[in-house]
Amino acid sequence: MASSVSGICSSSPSLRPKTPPSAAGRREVASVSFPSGARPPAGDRALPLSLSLARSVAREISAELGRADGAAKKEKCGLEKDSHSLWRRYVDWLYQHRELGLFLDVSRVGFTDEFVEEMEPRFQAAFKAMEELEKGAIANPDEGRMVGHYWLRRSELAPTRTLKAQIEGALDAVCNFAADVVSGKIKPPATSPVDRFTQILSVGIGGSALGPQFVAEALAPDNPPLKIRFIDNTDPAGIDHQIAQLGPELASTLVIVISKSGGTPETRNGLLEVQKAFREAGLEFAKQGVAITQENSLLDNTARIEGWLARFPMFDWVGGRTSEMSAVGLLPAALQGIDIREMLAGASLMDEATRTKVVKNNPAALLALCWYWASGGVGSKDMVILPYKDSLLLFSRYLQQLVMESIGKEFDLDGNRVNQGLTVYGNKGSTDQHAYIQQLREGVHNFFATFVEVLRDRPPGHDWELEPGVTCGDYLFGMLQGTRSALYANDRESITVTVEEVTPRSVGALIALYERAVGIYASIVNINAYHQPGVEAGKKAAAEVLALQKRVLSVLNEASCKEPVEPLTLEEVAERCHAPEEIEMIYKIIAHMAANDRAIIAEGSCGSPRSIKVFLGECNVDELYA
Ligand SMILES: O=P(O)(O)OC[C@H]1O[C@H](O)[C@H](O)[C@@H](O)[C@@H]1O
Repeated sequence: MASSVSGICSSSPSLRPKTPPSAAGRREVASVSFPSGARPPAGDRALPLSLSLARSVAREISAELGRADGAAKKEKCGLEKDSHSLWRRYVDWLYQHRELGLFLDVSRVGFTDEFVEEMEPRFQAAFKAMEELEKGAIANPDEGRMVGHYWLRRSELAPTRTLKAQIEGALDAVCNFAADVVSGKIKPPATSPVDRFTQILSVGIGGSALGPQFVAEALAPDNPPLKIRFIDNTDPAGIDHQIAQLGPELASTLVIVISKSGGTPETRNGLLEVQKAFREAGLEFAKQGVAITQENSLLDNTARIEGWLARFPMFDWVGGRTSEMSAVGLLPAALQGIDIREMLAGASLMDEATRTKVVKNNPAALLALCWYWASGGVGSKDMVILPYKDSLLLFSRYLQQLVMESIGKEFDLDGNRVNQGLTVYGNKGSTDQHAYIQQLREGVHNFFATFVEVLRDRPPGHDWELEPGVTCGDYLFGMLQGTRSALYANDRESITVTVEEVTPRSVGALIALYERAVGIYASIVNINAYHQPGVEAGKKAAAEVLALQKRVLSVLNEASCKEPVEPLTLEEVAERCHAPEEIEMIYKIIAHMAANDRAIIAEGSCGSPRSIKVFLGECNVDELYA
């Protein structure tokens, strides 16, 4: 009999009896082999070799399974499960900001005391770096910039009187302009059928859209003085849809064009498309246009030269993803009747709380501690954001940019390639329980959850019991708590942020909490949270595609102006563009043009790229000699 067994619990075939006991119950000899020299235990020697062998293997398997089970239990026991211990942990680590009515529960994240101790020096260094940042240090070394979004809610922190004056001036200008528009003092031109602005069309992308979108969804009243909608992409159909929905109200729409750089292609395209719609409607865009951008940017100069209704400054020391407390977020919010000074107050109170240098008393540091513990400081687990409140639906989209554009970096501050990151996704509960919580509960364990709990279900006096003693809000509360428990029972860690209700103050505080947490976490993992080099690469590549398209059009135009027209193959187009290596991109360009009736596939089909012969529907003679 072969004398080797590969491993007592392996699934190797040598362990599986090739001839199971026969129906008559006669025990066949299991084809099991032992390591050379191994013998069945003496006590079994009297038994037929087959039975003793089987018993010995069974004992080994059982011992191994016991070991495995123990390990599994340890894994499960890796997180505290005893309810009394958990209660102690909950109480011991619960953070409360009394004035804000905000709580932070990190008890369902399993960091150890040793870990906290081990991280202390890094936190103290992070606190020091943050202190310098607020004093005006060049905290964005890659772009040589200060990082001043905290000064926006407490101008006296600004490092110079000039900056302080600029911040206060911009805020006053926003408040005054918004008040004049809402009151009707600033009116749309006579072309408007109504004598006040009724709509806001915000044109911007990234940090020039996500903050305003999150705040509008969270705080806009049911009947705002002006209702906001967004063009935040260069999708023609999306732009058409927004303009179509405005209809005749385009005449009483305030168009706010937001772009810190003033040159983002998507935003510029949105502006040009909207201006075209104004022309076609016989409206004068300048009388309804507002620009929010850096001074002397392309957008600022355009707005100034064309005499737009108003212009508001963006500062180079405020990043797009941290600009919600600047004119970018404050002007749209104020025009919707949202109390922006309360937003600033909430953010300022949270800023004060997150300056504390004791990790346990600093909610932003606690978040960073949890993120580091859960993701190993390398983004090994995703951050699932689960607000159990419809109005906070866009919080995760807002955090996606704030967290991932800050943390997702190739190099650290010492030039080491680290490919850092922290992935954020989520929508809202309990809705998401009917979408992907199944995977969170039982599937791949590659995340930690952040629940956002709002205690106030409805304004006072509006509650209603849909069954004796139970309201809709009780269900929402139960779903949150139930999901948190169910995830934890299966060793899925979670953080819970609790606010009393969704107000300008609590939203301001949440924004400030996460801005600071990202800054502290970035320090701890030694990266620059305030630049975004990777975005430029995408912009550059897009520009190259458009440049190639221009060459393709020129080549096709020349061929299409011949008598008779000369349809070209992809190879011929690529050759005449002097870009044979770009043949695939040329094929995609032509397919896109053909789908939009701008090129004609004379022969073949897009499914067989090599069969295509293409020309332009019209010959542009002028272009020929351009
Ligand atoms: O405000 P803009 O200059 O138009 O920039 C809009 C967005 O562009 C890029 O995507 C940047 O990475 C973002 O941080 C920025 O918010």
